[in-house]
Amino acid sequence: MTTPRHGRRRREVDSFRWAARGVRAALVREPHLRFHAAATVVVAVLAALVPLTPAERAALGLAVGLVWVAELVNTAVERLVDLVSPGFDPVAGQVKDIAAGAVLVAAVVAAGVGATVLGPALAGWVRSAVG
Ligand SMILES: Nc1ncnc2c1ncn2[C@@H]1O[C@H](COP(=O)(O)OP(=O)(O)OP(=O)(O)O)[C@@H](O)[C@H]1O
Repeated sequence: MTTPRHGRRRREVDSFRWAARGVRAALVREPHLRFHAAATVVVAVLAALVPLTPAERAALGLAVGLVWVAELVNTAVERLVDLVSPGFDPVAGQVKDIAAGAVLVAAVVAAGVGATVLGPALAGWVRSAVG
């Protein structure tokens, strides 16, 4: 028997599946996203190796997540623009440029957070490993 509660849970599971399918589709389509996936693994490994405070780990996680969100939204915008405006249109071009600008801003912020948090920690880790 399907109760209203079961129905709601089923819809939540379906929504999660569709969202995961969206991430997979973007990963297949976008080389940039695959680069971010590789960068995420590198950052996760580095963050596991060097001593960091919980706040520093949170900052790194937020920075990585920001880039993923920006890249996924940018991919969705590109797809939508291609759908509604397959021909050349200056506004369509501007929409894509602005969405790409969001990725650029997120990537610059993430690079800054990564250098600030991981730079000194990695330098200290290398010094203690060498000396
Ligand atoms: N329909 C269009 N009309 C006008 N200019 C466009 C249009 N589509 C793309 N452009 C311009 O070309 C640039 C690159 O577009 P493109 O669709 O190749 O984006 P991309 O970020 O390289 O996407 P992809 O990851 O699919 O290669 C856009 O940022 C925009 O300036």
